[in-house]
Amino acid sequence: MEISASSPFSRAFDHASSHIGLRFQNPLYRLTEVFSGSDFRDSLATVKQFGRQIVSNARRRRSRAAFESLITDDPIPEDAFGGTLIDSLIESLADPLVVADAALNFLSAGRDTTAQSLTWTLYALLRHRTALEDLRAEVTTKIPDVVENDAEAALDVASLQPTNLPLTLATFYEALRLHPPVPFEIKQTATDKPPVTLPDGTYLPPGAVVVWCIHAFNRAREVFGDDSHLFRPRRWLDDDRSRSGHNFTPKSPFEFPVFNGGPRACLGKKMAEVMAVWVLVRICTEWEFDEVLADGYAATSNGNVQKEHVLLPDRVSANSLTLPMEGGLPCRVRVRKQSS
Ligand code: HEM
Repeated sequence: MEISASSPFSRAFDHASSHIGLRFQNPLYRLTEVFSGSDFRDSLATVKQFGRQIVSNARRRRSRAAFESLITDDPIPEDAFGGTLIDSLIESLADPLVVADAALNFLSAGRDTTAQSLTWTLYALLRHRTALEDLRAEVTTKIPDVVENDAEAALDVASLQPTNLPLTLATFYEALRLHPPVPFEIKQTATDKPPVTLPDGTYLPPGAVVVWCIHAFNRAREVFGDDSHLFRPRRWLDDDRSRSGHNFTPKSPFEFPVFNGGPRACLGKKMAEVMAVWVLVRICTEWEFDEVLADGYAATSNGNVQKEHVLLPDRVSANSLTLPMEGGLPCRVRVRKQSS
């Protein structure tokens, strides 16, 4: 099923996420929502209905394939019953409502997180032109084909692997560090299991709620040094001086928990990395972007945005469960000349 930004599902999903985000600022939300929560309840109903629609479409497709095979006596085509995530969910979960919830879980886990992280990456590149040129230089060296400016050209998938483009991956990680799509995490200890003691000796009784702020973790000077507030993709490479031959050096998920760690770590981490690298390679080599700036501000050649020496404030996130950029990232886009 296609989902556009203006579809009823997208609008309901965005509204519900924003509303749940606001609950963290309203300890009386259970009470206030009795009177003011009807829009939220409508949004939830739309989202759940979309989940049921995904499942019923998939089940209809599978039944049609089985029926056609029965009346034509042809074997069921190999791809009719499998290959997609929704097929696997249908095969492994009996209850269609649970399948719908699982499908929505995947959709919500992977949709906004990836899109928002790409918005922040592009924003960082627009404000740090040197990092953008570095990224383009890596792509030009590693995948000369992409520079032919032929959007239809089939690219060698192996050359697009994040391991082949360490600086591009590092650029994505640096944006994830400064703008983690899941900015804080909440976990609760089980009430039917023994109490938990954290490695530092903190005792957590059954039912205790722990909240930690990934946004703050990622700016810790103890981990990332005194320049932890700066956008510097090369901090993720093992050789800061060399422009070639460097490797991407990941951090332990417990030091950099952007994708969470342990048994409930993100299942889509690799997929997000691959998608991000592919998108960055394509858009940064084919297009030139300029941020649409407030009146009177202008971008300098190094990407700084200023008005009579006053820097434009950083863009901020909107209220939500994840980290959307408030107002999106309005840009002017033009095809990039290959000589540039
Ligand atoms: C930059 C992109 C992404 C980030 C930063 C991210 C981050 C996270 C985080 C922090 C969690 C743990 C949430 C929690 O336990 O409270 C998580 C869980 C999860 N993510 Fe991602 N995610 C990303 C992309 C994706 C994609 C593309 C998919 C798949 C399509 C995906 C699927 C999942 C699933 C299924 C879980 C639940 C795992 C479980 O509970 O066992 N994620 N993700």
